[in-house]
Amino acid sequence: GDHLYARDDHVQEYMGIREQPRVPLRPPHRPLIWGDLNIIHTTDTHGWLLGHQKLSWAEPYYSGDLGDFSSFVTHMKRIAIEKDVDLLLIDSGDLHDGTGLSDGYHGGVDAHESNKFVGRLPYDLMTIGNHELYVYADTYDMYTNFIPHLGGRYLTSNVNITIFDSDGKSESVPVGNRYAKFTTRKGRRITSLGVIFNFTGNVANTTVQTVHDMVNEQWFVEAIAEEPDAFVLIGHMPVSYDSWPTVFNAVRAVHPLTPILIFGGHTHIRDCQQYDGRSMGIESGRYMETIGWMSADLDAAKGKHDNITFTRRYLDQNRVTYEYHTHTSKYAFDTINGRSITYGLQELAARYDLSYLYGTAPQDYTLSQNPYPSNGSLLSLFIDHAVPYALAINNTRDSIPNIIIINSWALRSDLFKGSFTRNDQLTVMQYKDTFLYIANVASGIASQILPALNNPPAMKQKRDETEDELSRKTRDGAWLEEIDDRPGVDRREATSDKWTFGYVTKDSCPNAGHADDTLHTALPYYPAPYYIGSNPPNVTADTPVDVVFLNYLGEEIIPILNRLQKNKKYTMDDVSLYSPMLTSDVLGLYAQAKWN
Ligand SMILES: Nc1ccn([C@@H]2O[C@H](COP(=O)(O)O)[C@@H](O)[C@H]2O)c(=O)n1
Repeated sequence: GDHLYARDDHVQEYMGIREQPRVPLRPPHRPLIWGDLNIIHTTDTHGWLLGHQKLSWAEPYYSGDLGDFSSFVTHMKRIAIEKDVDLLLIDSGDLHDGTGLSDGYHGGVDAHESNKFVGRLPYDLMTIGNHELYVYADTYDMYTNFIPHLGGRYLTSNVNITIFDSDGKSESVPVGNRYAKFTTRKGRRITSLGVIFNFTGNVANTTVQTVHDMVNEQWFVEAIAEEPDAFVLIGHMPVSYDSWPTVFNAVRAVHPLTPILIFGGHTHIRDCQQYDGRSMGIESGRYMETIGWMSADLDAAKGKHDNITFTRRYLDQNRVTYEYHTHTSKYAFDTINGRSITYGLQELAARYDLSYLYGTAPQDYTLSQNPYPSNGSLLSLFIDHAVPYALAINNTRDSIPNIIIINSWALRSDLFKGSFTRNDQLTVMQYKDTFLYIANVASGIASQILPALNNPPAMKQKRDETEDELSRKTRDGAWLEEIDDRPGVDRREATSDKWTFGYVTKDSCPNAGHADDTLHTALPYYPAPYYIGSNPPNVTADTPVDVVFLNYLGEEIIPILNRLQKNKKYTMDDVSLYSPMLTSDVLGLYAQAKWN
């Protein structure tokens, strides 16, 4: 029902259509290679449905929006029909926690409204992410309002929700479907699963089964018993250094030659793994920056033992990319459904008052393009300036010296020079976490907590993180440093061609370094510690101070405090609310006071 239409300039002006992109962008450097089974993949979109609207590089390369993406998918489906091949659309979870569109609601449920727009895309398969599992109301909303529209193709092979009937009787049921078997337009029989990594931070009344236990379930054994033409396995699980081999090996043990295509997520990176010559797994970045592409020549490999020819590509999410690959002009690109999604999202942004201005940021503050600590570091701005300012407001404990500790991953995206709006506040820090404290800790002990938290053996005790996730945190830094093969210092200043900045990916599949669709110069990258803290107060070692920390860190602080001193056995009873302020409010308060 999605009709294409051409526009002329007059119509464009009349309809108030925005001119996108607002700055010239490099186009892709070569056409996509199609196979007989092709997949467009999104993951970890985190509510970035209006795309990236800032002009600091490399943001314009991600300036497409969900409406543009919808138009792209419609054109690609048409091209697939013309080529007489299959094209599937897949998402690997984490739809929200990331922008005002998904998290700027007034008293509603996170992502309830934004997901209605996602639901207008013709997804063939979707799965659940950890962000759909932090708050029961969010999971329940997915279960009741979103998943039913997917017609059995929203897969949660190892995730259950507990639901209650009107008598309060409870039942634990899969959030979506455990698996799906379907036939493509070209008659290919597909078996699919939807798997999340061994996540342990899920809210009460949801359960995540370990991947190892899942593959030993009777339903799993039965689901994979019959041989399809291909297994299309999706999951909110990284394709490297995680549990995909557990699933892969379980399938391979039964079907030594059946093609296996894997679509992962969670680590926010562009990545690829081949588990053997007849399989490939990709991960397609984050925040509507990257659209993943995989193609496979299945017919040529049918009934043979040869390796399958796969291709993969990481597309920058913008209209230049979309028009290039669909051979359309900016006048013929938009579809009615695409335009209507864009307008609907803009209307939602207006309804949520997302352009409400807190102040004007004097410069860019980045998470990893500047070292921490430094003047350009968002982590420094937040922990050294914004949090101490915001926590001091109307706080009776303000006169007592304190040490504030947060997890740096609570900050989610860079803060750019110029207007700092309600939407910017929520893109940088959308979690509604609270600040807790433990009183009367000797300063000499309190100042040892942060180094102890950042020390790897202590990190292993983290309550709701698996070893897998911990190792990825360390690895992510190493991985990004590895791809960042140019000298880090002042790279942004050193080149006048800032418009070339963007992702430079070296993944682990054949022709590593050739999977980015648009050629870029890598952005500078500096790793930061997982935990960061405010500057310790200038007091003697025995001065009592408040240890202030995010509720997300919860019980992690207690065992460390008990290891560092033996005078008192701390428990959660020693923890109190430090301020009614939420983390998502900090930067707005700071900007209002300092950037006007
Ligand atoms: N209430 C919360 C929830 C999560 N976090 C942080 O986010 C990280 C998970 O995000 P991914 O996109 O990597 O899935 C988690 O490790 C926490 O650092 C938080 O701060 N508050």
